[in-house]
Amino acid sequence: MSKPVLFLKNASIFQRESLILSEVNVSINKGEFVYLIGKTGTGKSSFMKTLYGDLPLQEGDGEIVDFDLRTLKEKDIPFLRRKLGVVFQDFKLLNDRTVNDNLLFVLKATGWKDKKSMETKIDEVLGKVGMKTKGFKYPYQLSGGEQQRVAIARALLNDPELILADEPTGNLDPQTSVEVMEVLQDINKNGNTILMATHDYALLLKYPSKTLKCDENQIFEVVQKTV
Ligand SMILES: Nc1ncnc2c1ncn2[C@@H]1O[C@H](COP(=O)(O)OP(=O)(O)OP(=O)(O)O)[C@@H](O)[C@H]1O
Repeated sequence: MSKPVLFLKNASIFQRESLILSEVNVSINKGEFVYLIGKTGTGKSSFMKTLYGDLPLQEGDGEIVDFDLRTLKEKDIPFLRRKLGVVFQDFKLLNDRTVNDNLLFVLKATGWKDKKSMETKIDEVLGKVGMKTKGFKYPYQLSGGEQQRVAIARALLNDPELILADEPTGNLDPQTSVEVMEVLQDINKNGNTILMATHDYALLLKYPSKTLKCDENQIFEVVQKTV
């Protein structure tokens, strides 16, 4: 079997000097869709931040898309982020420019130069999230669900090996959450690996998948019946 996209072995995660998670042993393989659940304050965001290089891994071993989290340097982070797609609860789109320009901004910042290939890529990712006709709009002209679709499109720009979604439906109503989830499911069926932190148990029941739970400073896999 091929190497996991992500693994942590006997890892501990700290916020300053407080221990948030210990003995973390997690492995995610290519093509999986994995949920991360747990009560508020149990460390889901801290875990995600460790994975995208926002919190240093101080103890144990960890590797994500071929980057060693223990030896990760500040200068490596932009390169790590290019191999990851990160989606946040609050979308984090730039409001002073259109959807197309939001995507163009990321492409240029990650080294793309050719205008035609950038346009083709933007068209492709907007197509994947059903937003092809909305490229000329400003983020504030879109609904929350549409903004999240654009944020997912943005995460797809550099063909990420892993998508990290931290509460991607947290700001959305139940119907819109299902629509955004359908987009994530489609992307997963097309081969993308996804780790999604969520509070939304309705989504877990509707789209069952491997589930990790944060509780009492640990992360463990749960079977759906007991979540
Ligand atoms: N920047 C920080 N500095 C110090 N402690 C922090 C910081 N961020 C979070 N914490 C603490 O770390 C613990 C875990 O927080 P975290 O945000 O990872 O939890 P969470 O499971 O993502 O919660 P939520 O579901 O509310 O987003 C909490 O006790 C929190 O107070």
